[in-house]
Amino acid sequence: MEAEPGVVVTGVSGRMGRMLVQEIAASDRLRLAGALERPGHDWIGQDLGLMLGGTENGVIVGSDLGAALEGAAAVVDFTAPAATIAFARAAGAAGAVHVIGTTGFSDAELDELGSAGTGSVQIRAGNMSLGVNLLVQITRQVAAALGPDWDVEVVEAHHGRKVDAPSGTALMLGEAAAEGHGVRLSDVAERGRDGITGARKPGAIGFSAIRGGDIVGEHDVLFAGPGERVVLRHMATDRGIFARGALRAVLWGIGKAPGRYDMTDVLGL
Ligand SMILES: NC(=O)C1=CN([C@@H]2O[C@H](COP(=O)(O)OP(=O)(O)OC[C@H]3O[C@@H](n4cnc5c(N)ncnc54)[C@H](OP(=O)(O)O)[C@@H]3O)[C@@H](O)[C@H]2O)C=CC1
Ligand SMILES: O=C(O)C1=N[C@H](C(=O)O)C[C@H](O)C1
Repeated sequence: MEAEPGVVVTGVSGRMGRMLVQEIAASDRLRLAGALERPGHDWIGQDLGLMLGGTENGVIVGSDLGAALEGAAAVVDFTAPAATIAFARAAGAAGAVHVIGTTGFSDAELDELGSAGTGSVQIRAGNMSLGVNLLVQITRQVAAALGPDWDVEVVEAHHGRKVDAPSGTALMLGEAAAEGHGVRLSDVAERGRDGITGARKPGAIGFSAIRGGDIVGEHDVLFAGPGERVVLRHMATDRGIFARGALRAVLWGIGKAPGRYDMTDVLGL
């Protein structure tokens, strides 16, 4: 009988890294084939099971993705933009599936990420949950139906350790609203308002970010029209939704032609 496809998890000591290890352990379709941390990290060379506070599991934490992919079909990567670009090169060289949850890329970094990953099946989304990816489709439809006379504001809330704003999800929702309006988000986005901002520009798509405590991730898309408002909302209460979405992407990606994909492809939305 053939073994289940192997998956390497990057940033394994992080919030999502730990969650991915749990979800892979619970899966009967995938196995953990490697665990990575940044060079110099305390966990390098140690048994992952012990580092996570449990018993030995025989997976030794490393920092070399190329080596780890010799025994794996896929890498799931929730780290930071510079690290993800470096991992994309290794995934491309190995022809592996690279599932990317990392957010906070600049436009230039996104271009670099795409070319670095040539040869891999690169699946990237600022949010891997079914609910958010469905909300993206609904947001596009509602924006198109209401038109730009209804002001669009995306409001997001996350835990205090999050380092990027607006969140990747907020940007996905903003892009969807812009598509519904038939405009480019970069032409209409209003971010980081402070001081005497002047009146809201017609057709603008605004972003606000709340940071605090242990909020997993909450997103509202507010459509404010004359005399009424429509609010679309997603609330994440468990990071497992992101990890399970990422593993679904791994299973979908195995055997696909190299190229760039997102969760719309994976979920068939
Ligand atoms: N798409 C989605 O569905 C979701 C996306 N995210 C995104 O995933 C990313 C990670 O989130 P989260 O787990 O909460 O963050 P954490 O800070 O908890 O974890 C990030 C991990 O990546 C590691 N890391 C950073 N740089 C490198 C590197 N160069 N090489 C190897 N490892 C590295 C960090 O190590 P160190 O501590 O040493 O820096 C840490 O272990 C963020 O961009 C977040 O927005 C999060 C949830 C869902
Ligand atoms: O950093 C997080 O935690 C999250 N990041 C993603 C984002 O930037 O949207 C997804 C989720 O909201 C949690």
